[in-house]
Amino acid sequence: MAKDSASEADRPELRVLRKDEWGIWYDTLIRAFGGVAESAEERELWDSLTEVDRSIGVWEGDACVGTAGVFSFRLTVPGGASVPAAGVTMVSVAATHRRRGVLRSMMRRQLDDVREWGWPLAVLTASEPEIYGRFGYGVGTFQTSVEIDTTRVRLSVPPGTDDVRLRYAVPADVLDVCEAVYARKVADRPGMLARQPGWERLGVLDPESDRDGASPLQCVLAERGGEVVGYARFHVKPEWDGNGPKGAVNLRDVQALDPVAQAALWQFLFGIDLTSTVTARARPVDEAWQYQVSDIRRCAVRVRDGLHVRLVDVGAALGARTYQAPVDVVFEVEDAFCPWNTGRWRLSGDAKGASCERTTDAADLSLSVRELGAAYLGGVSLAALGAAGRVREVRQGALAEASVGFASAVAPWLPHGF
Ligand SMILES: CC(=O)SCCNC(=O)CCNC(=O)[C@H](O)C(C)(C)COP(=O)(O)OP(=O)(O)OC[C@H]1O[C@@H](n2cnc3c(N)ncnc32)[C@H](O)[C@@H]1OP(=O)(O)O
Repeated sequence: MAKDSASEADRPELRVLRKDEWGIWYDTLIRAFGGVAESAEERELWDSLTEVDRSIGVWEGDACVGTAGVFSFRLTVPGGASVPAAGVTMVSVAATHRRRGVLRSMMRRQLDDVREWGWPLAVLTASEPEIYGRFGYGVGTFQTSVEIDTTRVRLSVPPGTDDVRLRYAVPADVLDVCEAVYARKVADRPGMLARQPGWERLGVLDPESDRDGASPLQCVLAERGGEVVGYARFHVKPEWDGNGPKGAVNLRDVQALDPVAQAALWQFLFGIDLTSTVTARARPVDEAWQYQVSDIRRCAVRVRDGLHVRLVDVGAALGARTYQAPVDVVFEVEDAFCPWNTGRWRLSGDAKGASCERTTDAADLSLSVRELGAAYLGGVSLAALGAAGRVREVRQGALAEASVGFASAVAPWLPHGF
């Protein structure tokens, strides 16, 4: 990381962040992302959410030249367990110090720390997907963005949808009931994050500077039998041309406890008067509305990477999830950045539980920790990685066996950025 010509005193120093340094540290991060100031509300939120004891900075004298943070998350894995995971965040290096190994030094420190804390996983969302594979992260979830032409696309909803009552509410006033709905959904889908107090505010953060002409955040609750069974948060962006109205509904979040409530909320979003488009970003790839529409092509679905997953402790991570069909395979794992994972591991498990221990038995499959990260949440098939030359089958049949076992019936999905 240090420049060859630098004296000892000039060498950048990597250390744990202090609370009183947060402002300089955060300004370094913002500048690395272009330097456009955030709203006071957003800055205050990230200040309160930053876990300084788990964050690191690289300093040259008083100047901060590198930043990286960790949130202490719990991540749902296949089978529904909630597993400690380091949410790697706020990574930046000053442009004056780029490509000298500052990021590499921070990744080294972080993954050593995460191992010491005893957490089996690290996860992140990447500004650019190319950055993190070299540190053992694989793309474990995908997500869709959509732009639905609601003048042409009709939604067929299941029976009972009309029994769901919808009502507007002020988003901040119903934060607790919405959060309760979210909390009941967390175990249902791999990739979901159990939210700690404070994180619910992210869902209603609504700086005017981010609205781009759209309304303040709106919220509609779905109720049945007096109980809140779902909610949608969205903005409406009015627009008119010579032919009349062509506004857009920009969906921020929708959660519901059952498919009927979910359909009722989507039906509502499709039908708001004076609008002709519904846009949404970062939705699950298997979300039900896609199978209820009359014309999927006019929904302009695009897929991109979501959560990048790194197994910090291969044995603990693979043993923490379940497998939808029985698996008994020996993995030969290569992990150049975290060599404590390198070697052979026997995974034995089924839908009830699993164990993954070191072994001297012959390998069935050979792969790098990055592929294990990609396949871990059940959204990327080991067989597909095999077809791409990223997994080598040593024992015939082992790839199919492991692929079926690893798959998740529900696509993994990260509910929000961090
Ligand atoms: C989880 C998050 O927070 S994602 C946010 C990441 N931050 C940003 O995108 C902000 C703008 N960019 C930056 O701050 C910096 O350019 C960083 C953090 C991406 C990279 O920092 P640097 O200190 O320049 O990286 P470093 O010199 O340690 O490079 C390590 C390796 O990654 C590679 N690398 C670094 N950045 C990139 C990139 N953007 N794309 C592709 N490869 C990259 C380097 O070439 C090097 O490769 P090598 O191992 O083959 O030698």
